[in-house]
Amino acid sequence: MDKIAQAKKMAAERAVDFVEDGMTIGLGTGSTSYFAIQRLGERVAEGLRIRAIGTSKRTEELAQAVHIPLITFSDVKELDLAIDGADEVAHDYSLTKGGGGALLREKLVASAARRFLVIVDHTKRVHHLGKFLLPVEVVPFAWELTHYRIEQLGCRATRRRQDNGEPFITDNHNYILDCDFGEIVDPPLLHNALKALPGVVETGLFIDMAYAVIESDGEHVTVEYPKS
Ligand SMILES: O=C(CO)[C@H](O)[C@H](O)COP(=O)(O)O
Repeated sequence: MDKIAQAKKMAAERAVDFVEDGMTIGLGTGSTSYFAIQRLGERVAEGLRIRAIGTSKRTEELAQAVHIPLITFSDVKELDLAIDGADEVAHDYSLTKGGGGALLREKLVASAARRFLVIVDHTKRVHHLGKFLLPVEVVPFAWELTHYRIEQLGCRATRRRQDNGEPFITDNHNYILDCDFGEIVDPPLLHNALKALPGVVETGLFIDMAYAVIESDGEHVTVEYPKS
């Protein structure tokens, strides 16, 4: 396992230490969350009783494969904990998410969690967000108009494609526009401007949501609590 994968695994496994018997858990999407799901599966095999909601179809499949019981928001309206990765973590703990295209479900799940644990390797830390293109989920109808209006806000936006060249379609049957705004110095301002556009479903900006940021460089793990 390379150093970055080791860092992701260490951060993910530290997050799973927060999980207690009887909890309801939001399960993130991506290569870091993968390690959390695997570790949770081990603990479930040892007798831990949890129920979980996945943030993507891929995550639901991974959870089912390791026998984590899945529920839906018809069963609960609040989760004890959500564990998820991020594409960037800024100095003010705002996040960019959606590299895996799951940002809408990820935001819904994180917003329902009493504590949202962000798990990252050290390469995800930045001063200001923006090196990673900002994913914005848009409805397919009139996406060209939404694309135009988003670019009018001052970015270059590209509709995400799959490896085979077809448009990437989210689990919610929408498109993703990857937006290059350069350095994002005021994430709430940008998020609000994007959300004001008809056709924008959600942005990959996660602001004031993290309860803890758990980071590893493959050797050490640190846990920071932004809200304390
Ligand atoms: O937001 C996400 C998926 O939509 C992921 O959490 C984010 O892309 C980080 O992924 P990884 O853990 O693979 O680096």
